[in-house]
Amino acid sequence: MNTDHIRNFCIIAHIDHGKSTLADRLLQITGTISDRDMVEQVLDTMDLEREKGVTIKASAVRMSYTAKDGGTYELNLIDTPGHVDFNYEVSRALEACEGAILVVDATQGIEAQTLANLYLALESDLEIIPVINKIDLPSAMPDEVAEALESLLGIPAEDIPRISAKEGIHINQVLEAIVNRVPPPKGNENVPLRALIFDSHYDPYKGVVAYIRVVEGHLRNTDSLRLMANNTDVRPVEIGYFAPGMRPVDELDSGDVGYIATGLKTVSECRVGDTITLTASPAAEPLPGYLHPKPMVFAGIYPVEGEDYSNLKDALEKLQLNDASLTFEPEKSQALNFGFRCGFLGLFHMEIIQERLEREYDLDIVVTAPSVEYQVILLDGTQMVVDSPVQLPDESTIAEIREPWMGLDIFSPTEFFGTIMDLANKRRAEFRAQDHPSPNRVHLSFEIPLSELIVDFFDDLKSRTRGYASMDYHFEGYRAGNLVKVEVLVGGEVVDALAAIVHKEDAYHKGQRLVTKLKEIIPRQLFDVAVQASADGRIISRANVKALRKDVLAKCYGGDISRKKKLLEKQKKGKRRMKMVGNVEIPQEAFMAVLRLEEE
Ligand SMILES: Nc1nc2c(ncn2[C@@H]2O[C@H](COP(=O)(O)OP(=O)(O)OP(=O)(O)O)[C@@H](O)[C@H]2O)c(=O)[nH]1
Repeated sequence: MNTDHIRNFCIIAHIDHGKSTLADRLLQITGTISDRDMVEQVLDTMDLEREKGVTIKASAVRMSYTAKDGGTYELNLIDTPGHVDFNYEVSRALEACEGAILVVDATQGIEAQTLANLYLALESDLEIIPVINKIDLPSAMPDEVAEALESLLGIPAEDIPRISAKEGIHINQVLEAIVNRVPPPKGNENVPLRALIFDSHYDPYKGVVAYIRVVEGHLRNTDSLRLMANNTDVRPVEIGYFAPGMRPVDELDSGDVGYIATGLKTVSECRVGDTITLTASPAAEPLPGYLHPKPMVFAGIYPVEGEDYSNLKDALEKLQLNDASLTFEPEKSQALNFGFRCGFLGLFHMEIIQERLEREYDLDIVVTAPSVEYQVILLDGTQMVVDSPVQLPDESTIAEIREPWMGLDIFSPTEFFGTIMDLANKRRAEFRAQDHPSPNRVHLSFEIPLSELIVDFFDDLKSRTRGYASMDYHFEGYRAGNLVKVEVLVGGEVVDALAAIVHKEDAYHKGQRLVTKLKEIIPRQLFDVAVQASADGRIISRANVKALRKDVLAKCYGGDISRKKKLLEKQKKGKRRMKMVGNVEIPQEAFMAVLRLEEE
């Protein structure tokens, strides 16, 4: 089949530079969706995405466009997730394309993810079409941005379209550039099928719908298909393409972008990056680049009300249907009872899951402080992997603890150089290099332990730079570190949910903070209660919750009778959720308060 009229492309951009708005405009101008049906940001289907204004899931839409040369072209727009945690999914979506539109906001210029996404696109050998967006804004600096793009890409500044996706200005220049500069797909029709899965979603009626690019060969809706990663055979319920709704077809050919409704029950059986071939005449080798993305950040998620445990489990299972990278297993904490240890691709992924549990599933949850995965080498040579401080074995048996380190890129106006360096120093980051992508802008590279990144690093960066800095990070490797476990003891008993693995230099400070907070929160008992923090087998901080005196009680309960009743009732309710730590009664809320304070 002739593929000369097909163009497969994606849009890449830094967050908020206008990727979704441009996608909408392309769909509208090509008549793929009527003006009447035009809802803002069609490609972002999840409510949460719409609200947060970020794209989490990639999708693919086919458009028909009649170009100036008179030809009618089939344009397949593949949307890519907009955040660093989903870089692997981005890379697979890019593999399905021959070209990428690189959108840059005319008021912001090149940002961290502009470059990160550009490098990914170049790795996939894509034709890059830079576009300067938001020229309607008074603060737009299109000339400056065009120059920066010219020196970055070697494309003459005057050839770079200057558009407003919002106002619909110069969108035709983008469509013409796609037709003229993105090469049509190449691929051999007469070899065994190899189709790349670049995204998927769960459909209650059709099972998992895999978004695919037919790289070579072809498939019919009657073919039995094989998923090569784990050798599963499926008979598709349906095959087709999105326009933007599902349009079933009988056949998909080499170069086509479309979907296969597999009937499978979970997306983990049908993973992004896997290759689909024919059961009857399978390809010898899968397509290169398949990876099983691993969670990098871990945290306990507990229901506030014990009876919500099974609801939480159901909700996590439902979320997992659509999210193969979310992991969870039951966990019991002495302070928080029954919950789940969950694994996420990154902090942002964790935030999304937390928000969806709270909003879509209406659950009250408490999330423990996030942790990374440590490699622990024992004195006897055994290696173990630890993703929760509780699992860390006795200090005296440990030879070495290794932690994940990341490469970190920060883009910012130069005036914030000092405060960024200061933040980096505080977080154990090691400076690597700096350059100036344009006048008044600085690009700083660091290496930094992931554990330092996951506690409010981005928030701190944003507030220090008044929101002007952007950042991007990627995993580099494990390194041995001078790490210790800090534990908190109440009345001599260890409180598991409050343990943390920290750098030795930070242990004292961290221990003291925990002790101070707990002291404020633990109600007075009939006896003195010692609150202590320990590291390396030594007590590093200590405070006393003084015993209650009788007259204090009397004062507290004197006065208004209805208020007294209320208090007693509240106490009764609270009592049900009291935890005994040693012989000390602590309301569960106290732990939650400490954990929440930790997040602040
Ligand atoms: N003035 C102006 N605003 C625009 C233009 N294009 C997009 N915007 C606005 O910029 C904001 C971000 O646009 P989006 O299209 O959601 O950005 P995005 O790149 O898709 O963002 P993510 O989905 O988070 O990656 C929205 O408020 C848009 O309305 C434009 O050409 N002019």
